[in-house]
Parts: sequence; structure tokens; C-alpha cells
Amino acid sequence: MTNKTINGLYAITDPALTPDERLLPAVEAALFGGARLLQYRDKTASADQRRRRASQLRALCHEYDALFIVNDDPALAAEVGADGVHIGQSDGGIATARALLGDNRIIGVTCHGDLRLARQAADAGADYLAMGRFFASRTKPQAPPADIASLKQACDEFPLPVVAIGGVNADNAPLLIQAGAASVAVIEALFGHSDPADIEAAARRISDLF
Ligand SMILES: Cc1ncc(COP(=O)(O)OP(=O)(O)O)c(N)n1
Ligand SMILES: Cc1nc(C(=O)O)sc1CCOP(=O)(O)O
Ligand SMILES: [Mg+2]
Repeated sequence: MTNKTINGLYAITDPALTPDERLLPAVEAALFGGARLLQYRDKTASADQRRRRASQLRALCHEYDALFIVNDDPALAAEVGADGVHIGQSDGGIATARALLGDNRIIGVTCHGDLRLARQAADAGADYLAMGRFFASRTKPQAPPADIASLKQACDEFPLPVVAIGGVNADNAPLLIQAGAASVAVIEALFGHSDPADIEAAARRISDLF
């Protein structure tokens, strides 16, 4: 059974920053630096490539006792035995994901900065709420902005872990953690580095904030 504890650094892969040949060493460096969750997020690879990479990443995460989450695709998450899935507002509902994954897997849901979406997700059985984007993001510049007041309110109102995302780095993460975020999700501040030693150092700086 999956231990659903959502806490600490949540690393997310990116096909441009973590291309195939760098994916496993980059992710291993983030895990070695303390990442507690890893999300495979890739909207460009073929179905076969996604299946193969997801299986490899699941095995690697479990070597480090970290949770492995698949973005967007509950069927792939179920197929490779991931610990869970992350879904956005246009990725199919929580009920569909739950039917595929069962009660012991994690379902995380994007709620932007909108407490109404957070309430809906909590009522529908989400395991964590993701809020953002809190800072400028080169990875997803068009993500709707969210403010720290809405993060604080969500952390106070819902008995669920809240993950903060969007332009997060070691310098601004303390603001989110002080507001109550259980976890911060990070792409560029980790995987924007090409040297695994730099990825590990960046992961450790953020992990040590928790
Ligand atoms: C932890 C986390 N939070 C938010 C997102 C964004 O999900 P979504 O809105 O579905 O956008 P895409 O990532 O699919 O572009 C996420 N993936 N992870
Ligand atoms: C995938 C994603 N979703 C966001 C949201 O606000 O929902 S922001 C974002 C990109 C996060 O990457 P970086 O750490 O490089 O800014
Ligand atoms: Mg999505």
C-alpha cells in the first residue's frame, strides 16, 4: 500500500530540460538531494516512450523511498504501478482517476488560486491540492497566477496537504512553506542545471527548508 505522505520537495521532469539521455541521472540527483516526490510530466513522447520512462522512473523513485506520480494520465499511472497521478482541470475528473487507481493511490489536483476549485477537489476525494503559479515561470508562463493569501486560506481550510508550484526556488520557497505549503513543486530551479551535482545541490537547498 502506498504511504500517501505528501511533504517536502516535489520534483517534476520536463522534456526540454530532462531529455531522454539526461532523464535518469537528473532525477537520481534530485532524489539524492532529498526530493520526496517525483512527477513524470511529458506531453511530447510517444505512448511507448512514456510507458518505458515511467517504469524506469518508478523503479528509481522507489530505490529512494520517494513517491512516483504521473502527470495527466491515470491509465498510465495504473499500468506502471505509480504511486499516483496529477490531474488538472482539463485532465478528466477525480472519479475517473479513482476508478482506475483505487483508494490507495494518490490523486493530486490543480486548483490554481481558486478556493472554490480546492473545495470541489477536496469534496471529490483529492489527496493533495496544488496551487499556483506563485512566481513567474519560464516552464509554464501562461499558468494563471495565484497569491499567497489564497495559499494560506487553503492551508487553513482544508485537511489536505497543499503543494505550491510555479517559479519556485530555494530563495522564494520559504514564503510558501511559511504560508503552510506541505510541499513545493519545482522544475526549472532543479532541472535547469545540466550537471547532476548542481541538481543535487539545488534539491538539497530546497529540501533543507522543510
Ligand atoms: C504538482 C503540480 N501542480 C500543478 C500542475 C499543473 O497541472 P495542470 O494544470 O494539469 O497542467 P500541466 O502540468 O498538465 O501542464 C502539475 N503538473 N503538478
Ligand atoms: C506545470 C506547472 N503548473 C503550474 C500551475 O500553476 O499550475 S506552474 C507550472 C510550471 C512549474 O515549473 P517551474 O518550476 O519551472 O516554474
Ligand atoms: Mg495536466
